[in-house]
Amino acid sequence: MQSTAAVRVRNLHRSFSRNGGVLNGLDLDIAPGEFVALIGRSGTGKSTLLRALAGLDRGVSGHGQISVPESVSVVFQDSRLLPWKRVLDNVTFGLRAGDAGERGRQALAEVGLAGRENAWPYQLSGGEQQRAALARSLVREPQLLLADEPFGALDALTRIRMHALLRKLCETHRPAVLLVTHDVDEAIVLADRVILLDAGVVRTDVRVELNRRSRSDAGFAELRTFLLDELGVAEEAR
Ligand SMILES: Nc1ncnc2c1ncn2[C@@H]1O[C@H](COP(=O)(O)OP(=O)(O)OP(=O)(O)O)[C@@H](O)[C@H]1O
Repeated sequence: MQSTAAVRVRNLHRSFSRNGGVLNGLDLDIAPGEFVALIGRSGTGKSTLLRALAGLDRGVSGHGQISVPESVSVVFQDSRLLPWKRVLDNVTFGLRAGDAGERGRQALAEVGLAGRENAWPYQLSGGEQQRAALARSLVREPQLLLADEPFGALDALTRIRMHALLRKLCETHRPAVLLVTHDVDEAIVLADRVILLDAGVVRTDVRVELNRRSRSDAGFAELRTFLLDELGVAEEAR
């Protein structure tokens, strides 16, 4: 039977040593256009899973089935812009289409960087660099966007702006998304589903069904408390 999921993972195992696995038989489906946030305590294998989906873990031992779309983009905590290329050239790097420049300009405009095409990466703020990284991903129209704490290094205000931007971009381009985050609020604000990794498997999988994604909303607070409990965060630490 043909799978209709954008991502389908079955019985995924990964380990870095003989002393136990990081991923221990993980199953996961992500539907086309679905936004999934991945949370979990430090060292539970979130980045390992993301790298496996990105095909960036060759040489790591393990087995299991992974099916992802043809077109996958990855965004990391640091922008990974090439310092010797101007912003537009970073965004279009590797694109062969004749209209790459035009598409790159359009993507930069979408992320609020119109006019900065000829800047060098060092001339951009941290938030602007992440915007450029998003433009570089989205110009490729990926069917799957993998994001590993893309806003982790940004200040709180910039992060809130980036949340709004990412939501808008996802509504326009509709990629399936897997976002690794430590921030439970970020997960609830952005995702259709939040999954929690523990001991190398998905322990919790909840759908975010809120009318308002506002921290002041009672449903938001309830889901936040539930997820923090699942993460084992003590009451006094909240
Ligand atoms: N290249 C590697 N070589 C050896 N061990 C590794 C390697 N990469 C990750 N690990 C180990 O695998 C485990 C899972 O790491 P991973 O980075 O996937 O966790 P994570 O959930 O993303 O953690 P964090 O939230 O702290 O970023 C950790 O115990 C880590 O030490």
